[in-house]
Amino acid sequence: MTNRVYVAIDTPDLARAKALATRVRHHVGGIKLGLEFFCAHGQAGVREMAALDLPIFLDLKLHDIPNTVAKAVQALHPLHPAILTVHASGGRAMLEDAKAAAPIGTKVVAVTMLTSLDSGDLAATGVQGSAHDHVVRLAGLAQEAGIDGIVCSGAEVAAAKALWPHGFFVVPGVRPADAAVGDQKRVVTPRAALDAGASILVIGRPITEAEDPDQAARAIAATL
Ligand SMILES: O=c1ccn([C@@H]2O[C@H](COP(=O)(O)O)[C@@H](O)[C@H]2O)c(=O)[nH]1
Repeated sequence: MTNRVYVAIDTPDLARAKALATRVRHHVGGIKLGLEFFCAHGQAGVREMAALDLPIFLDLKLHDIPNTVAKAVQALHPLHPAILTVHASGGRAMLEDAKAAAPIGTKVVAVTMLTSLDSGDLAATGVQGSAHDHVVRLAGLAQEAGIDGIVCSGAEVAAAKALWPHGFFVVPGVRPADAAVGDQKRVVTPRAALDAGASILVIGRPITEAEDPDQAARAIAATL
């Protein structure tokens, strides 16, 4: 089976990004590039990372009116990312237009509720109820909009998959049992996330901030 770990390369330093990805490339299944990297290096930087010959997950979490998001997705066509994120709370029309604008072969997935949030944070934004219910509600919206899947924590993926058996489920907030949680609030172990139904795992700091990133990636792969 192919390796289902995408390593989150979160740095504005292109040389460090390339060095990290080169070190771990044989023990991960893809590279996830997010806002920190994209704001610093844009499409040229993504192309340099794509030269490492691993699938690229472009985690830009687009969130705007439908027309603006669709135009942004069109502007990303030359990169042909394997996976691209938008925010589910942008609404159904935005999700539909993002998918329609994406290149064939790019999976468009919607972030439901950031893994750095809990139900207390939800309440502070005026949303009552549990993280679980919020994620399941937004998973239904994403499914109806015809996109490919969602981003959620490992704690909700089983419920989302029950609702959407053929969805594509991206799970960040993944931590080996002994790893520092940092700013993540809804965390699960890599094994638990896969057992619950994750399609891919996103893992950053437990690999990139390890003394030996190569060994850390290998150790995680061994538990899967
Ligand atoms: O809900 C979400 C959506 C995206 N992310 C991204 O995943 C990685 C996680 O990095 P770690 O170092 O393993 O915490 C990071 O790039 C986030 O932007 C997320 O964590 N949660």
